[in-house]
Amino acid sequence: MSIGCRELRVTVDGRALVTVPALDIADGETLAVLGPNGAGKSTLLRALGHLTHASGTVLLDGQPATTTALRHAVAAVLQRPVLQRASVLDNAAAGLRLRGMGRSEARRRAEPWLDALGVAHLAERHARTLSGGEAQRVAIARALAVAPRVLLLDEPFSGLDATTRTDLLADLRAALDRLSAAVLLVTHDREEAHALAQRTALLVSGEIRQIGKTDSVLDAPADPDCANLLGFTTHLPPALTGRDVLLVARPERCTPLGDDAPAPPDSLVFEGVLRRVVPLGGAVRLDVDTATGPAAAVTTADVTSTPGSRIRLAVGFTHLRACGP
Ligand SMILES: Nc1ncnc2c1ncn2[C@@H]1O[C@H](COP(=O)(O)OP(=O)(O)OP(=O)(O)O)[C@@H](O)[C@H]1O
Repeated sequence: MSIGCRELRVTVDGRALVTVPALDIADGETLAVLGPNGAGKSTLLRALGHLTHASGTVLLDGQPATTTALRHAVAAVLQRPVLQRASVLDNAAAGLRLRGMGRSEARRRAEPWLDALGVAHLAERHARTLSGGEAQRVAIARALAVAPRVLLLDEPFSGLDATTRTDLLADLRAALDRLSAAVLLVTHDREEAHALAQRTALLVSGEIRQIGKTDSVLDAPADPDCANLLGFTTHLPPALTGRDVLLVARPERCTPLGDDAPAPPDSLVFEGVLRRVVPLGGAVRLDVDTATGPAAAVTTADVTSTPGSRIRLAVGFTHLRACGP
């Protein structure tokens, strides 16, 4: 089943939190909505699920959806999962029970999803004794067990350690492949979008600024806000480069040049004043003030420059992206 919306708008006290003229997620497709804190990601997700008041229309398979139809079609995993005072298996079965299924059948159907999410061994544990990561897995199993036609995931991996997150991403990708659902994944993490979503939308200040295939969107920001969101935080405007368009680059692609070092071939060289050196563990980030604004470079090389001194940075042409106004 597909889900979409037209002229969706959430306002609070006359202030628009989210304005989306049109959005569609196809059956079997995962769309990531990537945005900074406060961009309106959760608000958009809740509006699509009729979990918050919005003007406009939510569509299921292209037709205006009633709240009842959405309740049947949609399962949601919200940022902080709430589990009942019951066993893990009963929690995983809770969505099916809500839809009227008997306890033993619901438990039988839910069990494979605990297995798929790697928590089958915890089935008889009391849910309130789980770690945060385990609880997230159970909440996802609970949502998947109802075989939802639409799945709304609101930062389901927040608060998990890196290894747990990587494992859960892989388990979830495999689990989603077993369902045919339209999936909306809200995240502020590019890796999650990359691992799970065929398409990605960038949400800034409540508006979708860019949408397309995940790989293309993540590598080609459409405007300076999108560039920052995607990690292209070094902005090189025409006044600095002499080019006719803003160029952006990831700090990891910018390298400091020694005093007398020649410019590397096929690269753009720019200079500024070193503001500070930020240790990153195994590397350092050099924050530099150019004539047109801040820039940064990340390097594992020894840095002899001190704050206040002039420094030259180079970035290969292949790592520069042209970016709209
Ligand atoms: N009920 C409300 N009343 C007033 N403002 C609200 C309400 N709900 C959300 N907001 C504001 O709307 C904006 C968007 O909130 P939302 O939770 O959708 O952002 P988000 O992109 O999910 O952020 P985060 O990544 O921090 O979770 C924020 O500025 C938030 O403070």
